Amino acid sequence: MRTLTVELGARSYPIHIGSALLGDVELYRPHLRGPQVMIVTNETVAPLYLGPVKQALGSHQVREVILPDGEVYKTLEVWSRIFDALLAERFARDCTLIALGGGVIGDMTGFAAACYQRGVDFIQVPTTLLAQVDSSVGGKTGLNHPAGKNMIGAFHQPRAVIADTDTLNTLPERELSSGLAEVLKYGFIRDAAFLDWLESHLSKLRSRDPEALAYAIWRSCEIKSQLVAEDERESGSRALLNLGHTFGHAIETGVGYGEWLHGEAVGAGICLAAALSARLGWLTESEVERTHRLIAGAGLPTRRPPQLAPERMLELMAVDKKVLAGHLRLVLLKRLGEAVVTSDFDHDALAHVLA
Ligand SMILES: NC(=O)c1ccc[n+]([C@@H]2O[C@H](COP(=O)([O-])OP(=O)(O)OC[C@H]3O[C@@H](n4cnc5c(N)ncnc54)[C@H](O)[C@@H]3O)[C@@H](O)[C@H]2O)c1
Ligand SMILES: O=C(O)C(=O)C[C@@H](O)[C@H](O)[C@H](O)COP(=O)(O)O
Ligand SMILES: [Zn+2]
Repeated sequence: MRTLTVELGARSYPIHIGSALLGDVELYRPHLRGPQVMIVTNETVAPLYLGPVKQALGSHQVREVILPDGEVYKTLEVWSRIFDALLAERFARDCTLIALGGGVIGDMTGFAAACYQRGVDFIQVPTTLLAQVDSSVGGKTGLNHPAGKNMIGAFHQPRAVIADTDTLNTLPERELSSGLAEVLKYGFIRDAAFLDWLESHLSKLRSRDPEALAYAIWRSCEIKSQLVAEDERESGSRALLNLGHTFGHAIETGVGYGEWLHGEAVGAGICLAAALSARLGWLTESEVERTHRLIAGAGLPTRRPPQLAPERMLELMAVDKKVLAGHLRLVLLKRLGEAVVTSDFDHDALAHVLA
C-alpha cells in the first residue's frame, strides 16, 4: 500500500492506494468519530463489494442505502433518498457516510455529507479507475441539473480515501477507458514526462497490468493533491483540472446524461481543446495529432457526437462554471504538459473547431 496526503491544514487526509484494502478495518477506524456508519452504494457495486466493507466495520452500527446505477440518477430526487435513510435510522451528527462506488456515488454521497445536519464526515471508497484517480480526491461534490453538469453542489473534503485497486478487475472495459481520459489529463496539464510514460504504457494499462495501474493511480493522485492543496476552491490553478471539461460537460448534457461516459466526453473535449490551442499558435499540428493518438489509444472518442450541433454545444458551454463576467474561459494547452485558463481566444476559431 502507498499513502499520499492531501495537505489542507486541519482538513488534511490520506489517500491509501493498494491491493486488498476494502476489508481492512484499520484504514477506516481512525476516521470514524461515532458508532453510526451509512454506506452509500448502488445496485451494481453492492453485490460485489458491500459485504467486505460491512464485515470490516462489524463493531459499528452499519446501515446501507443502495441507489439505482447511472449518471442519469445523479439528481436531487434520487439524492434525497440518502437523507430518508439517515433520518429513518436516526443518524446523529457524529455519524460517517461511506461512498462505495464510482464518481456518481462519490459525488452524491459527499454532497449529502456536506448537507446532513449541516455537515458530517465521509470517507471515499472509490471502485472505478476514474474515481480512484480523480473524483474521490479534492472535495468537489454535487449533482446534475437538466440544464448543466454538477450545477448543484458543495466543496466538502473526505476524511480519507481508500482506493483498493483489486476492485478494478471487475470494471467493464468501457469504464476503464473512461478513467484513462482523466489520467491522460494530468499528463497534458502538468507533466510531459508522465504523458510520455502513459504513451508507452497504454496497452499495459488497458490490459490491467497491476503495476502500471498502481503507478498511474498514484501519480494522478499526486498531481491532483498538489493542485487541490494549492487552490482548494478553484479560484486559480485548480481550474486546470477542467481541461476538456467545458466541451465534455456540454456533450454529456447535450446527448443526455449517461449516453456518453464522463471520460469519453472529456477525451473528445481534450482533442477540441488541442485543436483550438493549435489555432492560437500554441500547439503544432503534429502535437494535435499526438493528442488524438493518445486519446484514441485509450479507447476514447476524439470528436464531438455528430448529432450535437456546434450551435447547441456553444449554448451549453455558456453555462460552464468557469464563466466570469459573461466571458467563457477555457483550459487550453501552451504545450503538451502545460495548460492555462484563458478567455483569450477568438470565437470564430472556437466555432471553427466545433464545426
Ligand atoms: N468530484 C470530482 O472531482 C469528479 C471528478 C471526475 C468525475 N466526477 C464525476 O464522476 C462521475 C463519473 O464517475 P465514474 O466514471 O466512476 O462513473 P460511475 O460512478 O457511473 O461508475 C461507472 C460504472 O461502473 C460501475 N462500477 C463501479 N465500480 C465498479 C467495479 N469495481 N466493478 C464493476 N462495475 C463497477 C458503476 O455501477 C457504473 O455502472 C461523473 O458524474 C463525473 O461528473 C467527479
Ligand atoms: O477536481 C476538479 O477540480 C476537477 O475539475 C476534476 C474534474 O475531472 C471533474 O470532472 C469535476 O467534477 C469537474 O468540475 P466542475 O466544477 O467543472 O463541475
Ligand atoms: Zn472530470
